[in-house]
Amino acid sequence: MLLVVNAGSSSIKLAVFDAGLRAVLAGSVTEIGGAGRLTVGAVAQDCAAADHQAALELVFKAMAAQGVGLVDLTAAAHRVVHGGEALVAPARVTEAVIAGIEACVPLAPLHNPGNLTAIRALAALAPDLPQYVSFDTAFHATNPDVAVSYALPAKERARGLRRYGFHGISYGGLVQHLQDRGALPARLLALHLGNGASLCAILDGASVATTMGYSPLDGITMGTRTGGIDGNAVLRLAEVHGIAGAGRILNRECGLLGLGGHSDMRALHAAGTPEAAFAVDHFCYWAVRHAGSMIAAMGGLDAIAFTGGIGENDALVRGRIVAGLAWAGDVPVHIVGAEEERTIAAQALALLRAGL
Ligand SMILES: Nc1ncnc2c1ncn2[C@@H]1O[C@H](COP(=O)(O)OP(=O)(O)O)[C@@H](O)[C@H]1O
Ligand SMILES: CC(=O)OP(=O)(O)O
Ligand SMILES: [Mg+2]
Repeated sequence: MLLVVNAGSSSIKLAVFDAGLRAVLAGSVTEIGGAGRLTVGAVAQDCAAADHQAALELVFKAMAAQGVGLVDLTAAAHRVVHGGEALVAPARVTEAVIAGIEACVPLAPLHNPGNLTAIRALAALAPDLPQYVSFDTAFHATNPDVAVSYALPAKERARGLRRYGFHGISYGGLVQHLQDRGALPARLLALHLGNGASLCAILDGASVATTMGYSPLDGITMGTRTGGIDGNAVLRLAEVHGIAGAGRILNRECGLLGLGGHSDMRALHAAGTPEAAFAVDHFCYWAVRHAGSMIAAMGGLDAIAFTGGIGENDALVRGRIVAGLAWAGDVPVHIVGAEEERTIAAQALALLRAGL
């Protein structure tokens, strides 16, 4: 059996698959460091997990009680958000891979630290278990140079300052899903709308443009992230609040939360205030504006696919975005479950079977 770990900044999601990629058991701990909630299979309870290691230990104990122990696992695989320029394919975890993920911490401050903690915690709990990683950046390695380059002098670009793009594990799974059903068109606009949100132009199954950039901050309005903002406005924030303060504001206090008082789309719909309505308007408006850019990058549009918590569940938001794209023609609209865990499991199994 294979364990998949998707560690976020404050939560950790686990899924166990058998060798045929059938889901065996799933679990999660939310609000690590606070009033946590542990869910494993059908059992849910409050829990106190001070950090990711404690959270993992709690999940493993609960999983063992439901018949899946650490000793039953043949491997573990992790979602890693930022792989930078060097890590563009799924890989077995080695010291060098860990160092590569560590080097990308400043580029994905909300995500990479949690990913690393989970890898290290699992190595401490099960030292002999082979571990694999899949990168959210990898799917966008096919973007052309013009799309990924910031117009900076060569010396500054040499620091790795370029667009990378994220949610690639989700987009890769979505492409596979449509391909398996004979429904993958030449020019697909994909929208991953969750807490983090991005759009991707997928031409013949490969990413040619995406809205996130150097970090998962750019692009459309998100739960707590600004989305696109002028660099000079960032400098002004840094002047007023210092660099760490500006980073905290841009990543954690903006977006739907900053505009509407809630980071969660369901809470915004329920709030019924003018501010909440404006936050939803902002989200939909910028999704449509950026969709236009994605459609231009692939020279037209043959189908739209929605995924992520909002993309899968929120018919109102989907309807507004589709209506805003009526000018691009009447195209099929797909709703696809974000199967990040299954995609990661498939990638790790392929490496395992190849003896890597
Ligand atoms: N039934 C629903 N209707 C509207 N929004 C929903 C629904 N279910 C989940 N969401 C929204 O999805 C977002 C979380 O998406 P998700 O993909 O789970 O996030 P994460 O990026 O943390 O994995 C939240 O804004 C939440 O309100
Ligand atoms: C990359 C990213 O934004 O991930 P998430 O949507 O899980 O926050
Ligand atoms: Mg997500």
